[in-house]
Amino acid sequence: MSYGTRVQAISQVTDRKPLPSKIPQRLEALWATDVFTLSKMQASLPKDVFKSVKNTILTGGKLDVSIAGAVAAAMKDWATSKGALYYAHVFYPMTNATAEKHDGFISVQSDGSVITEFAGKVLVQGEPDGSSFPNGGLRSTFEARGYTAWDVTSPAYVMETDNGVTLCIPTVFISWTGEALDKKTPLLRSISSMSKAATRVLKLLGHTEVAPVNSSCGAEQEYFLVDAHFAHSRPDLLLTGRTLFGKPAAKGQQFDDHYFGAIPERVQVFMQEVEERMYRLGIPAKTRHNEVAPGQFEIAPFFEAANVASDHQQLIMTLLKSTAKKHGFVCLLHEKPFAGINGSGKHVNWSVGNATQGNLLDPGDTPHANMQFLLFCGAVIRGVHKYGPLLRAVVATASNDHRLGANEAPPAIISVYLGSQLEKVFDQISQGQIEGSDAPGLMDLGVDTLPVFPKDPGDRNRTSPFAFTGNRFEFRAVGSNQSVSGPLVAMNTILADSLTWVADNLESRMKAGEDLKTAAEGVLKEIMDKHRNVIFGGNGYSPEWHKMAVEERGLANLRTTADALPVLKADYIEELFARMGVLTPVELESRFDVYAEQYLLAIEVEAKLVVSMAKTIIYPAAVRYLSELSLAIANAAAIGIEIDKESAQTVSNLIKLLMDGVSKLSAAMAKDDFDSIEEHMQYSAQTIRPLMDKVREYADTLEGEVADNFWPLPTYQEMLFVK
Ligand SMILES: NC(=O)CC[C@H](N)C(=O)O
Repeated sequence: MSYGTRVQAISQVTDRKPLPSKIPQRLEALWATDVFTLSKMQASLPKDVFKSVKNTILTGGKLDVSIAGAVAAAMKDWATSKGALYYAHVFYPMTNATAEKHDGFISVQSDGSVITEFAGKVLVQGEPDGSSFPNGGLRSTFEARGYTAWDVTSPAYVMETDNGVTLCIPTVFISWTGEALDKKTPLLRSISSMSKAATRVLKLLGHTEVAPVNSSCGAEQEYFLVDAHFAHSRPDLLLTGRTLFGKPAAKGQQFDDHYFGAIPERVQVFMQEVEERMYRLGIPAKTRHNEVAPGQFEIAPFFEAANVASDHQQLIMTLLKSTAKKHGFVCLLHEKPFAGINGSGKHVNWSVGNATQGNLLDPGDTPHANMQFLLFCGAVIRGVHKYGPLLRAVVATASNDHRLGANEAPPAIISVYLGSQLEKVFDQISQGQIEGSDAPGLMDLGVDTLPVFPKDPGDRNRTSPFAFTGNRFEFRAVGSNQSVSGPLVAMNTILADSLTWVADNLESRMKAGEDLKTAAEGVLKEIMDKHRNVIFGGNGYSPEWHKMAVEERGLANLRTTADALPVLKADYIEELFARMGVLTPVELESRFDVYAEQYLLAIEVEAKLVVSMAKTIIYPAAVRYLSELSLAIANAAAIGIEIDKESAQTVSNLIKLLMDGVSKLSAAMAKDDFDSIEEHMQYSAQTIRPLMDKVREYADTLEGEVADNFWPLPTYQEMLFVK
């Protein structure tokens, strides 16, 4: 790291040309070519086997293991025809990452020859090591066995890279003792728990035919692209994914000129490659655009069933990172790579529905008359109010803490935004009299040639963590680097709990003689009486709201991960997950342990790096500059000219403050006698983080004082604007 490498990086970046853009094939020709789809199964499997697999996939029936052999053989034939020599059980440990263990199809015969083989039992079950992944004490090194098991509901696919082709089979990951060690198992459990409760409510509402209910997820992935020449000259980007130092450039995002602007050529070629790979993998890429911050972009697929969407989301993150590399970028998925400008979220659009009743969160044109919608929406409101702290806990990471509460990311207080039309309907429910709802309305633009167009019944609110957006909720607090599973598990589980309560309540009211309409209105009124405090349509950033939310409405404001994660240990949360059959107390506790540990490690790595970058990169640059200044002052004095010493004095003072800050931080980091992991987390949040911020403050001020040709690190201006 030196000024020389910085200048070299700038010229290398300026000389870059976009990779040649390929004319993509027609979508229909690309779509799902790398997926072992139902139609490929139908073409290659005996009729009865296909029927059985299809039944499991579409209606959630139990997998008949006896058919696994036939499916495995067909899968292998298809994968080897595409060039695969290996297969991998792909699973999702508690790290937010994707894990895969590759095994060859090779089978050595007694005469020394080889054939390819893929037996049913290895499709259904694999056995990686259960102790080498974070498991929160569920497994030790001396009790390592873990299993992966085929999740038939998420299709197998081949992953083709420049390095070869691998058949990938989505699986759950459990320990030898049967506990979930991954993110998929609880997601599948939460879907079936929610489906049971939703079915009860739908049956009480008079539906005789009710297909299994699933949740859907459409996740908007935000990300930054930084040229690899810059990123690789920044140890902080390399190791932590964010800039630990860096003075904001004179220009940031204040002109709002990047959002939805023309996509830079190099970026568009990159995006097209990502999308082509997504289409081949059957991932419905739908939206792409420049995001608000310079260098920031978004990709959003069309919604899909939650489990498949969650697996696809993991693939999207992998594709973004690997494709960026080919195009000379580093893709940053960190929630706040650059201070002072927008961070990156992954807003999760979530709804529930089934094949017989459709989207259960669609209000239609007359929401006040749509009792089914009102009950499902009311159940969500009740759940978010009762379990708001859980929703905060499932988005709690060291990196997301930097993002929440500013720049269009919601604050840590969990509230629900309904939009004006629905808010009025729920107000009427509170008052015990449902009268009607505002018509969506038309908008006349006052231009003769433009048609009058229909207006949505509610506005959008960027400061709300949980916003109704017409036919679904958008959980905006989720961070860009996270797996969407945790948030989906929480939403499905709290809805399962609420719908169970709705069903119980409806049943007992109807037993007591109320007709369905009166009973449903009674249930809704009860929901509003107890839970209306969570509904908020105003400015989520305003200090008045923060005060009112906590003091008058009793909502929690869990500012940091250290405050939020312990919610996972609360009795009422443990009881919720156990009662809904989603996580046992032991599994839940292991999650707390894993996430707490990750929080501590993230801050520890950052703190160590702050110390080493300050000492070995920033201090030497500042001292060198000071020495040049001093020399100039001395030389000038020798010929009788006086140069103002103020600049040298400032730099010298800052150097001292910087190094004092580093000493304080180093001393604080030495502490290791904590009574509990909770205490340790609080210490990291309350003591270590502010000390890191102090060091940064002095370093960033120095960056504004030291001559540019002494500064060794690529600057914000360069990373965000040199293209
Ligand atoms: N335009 C937007 O919705 C910006 C969202 C913002 N980047 C976030 O952190 O969530």
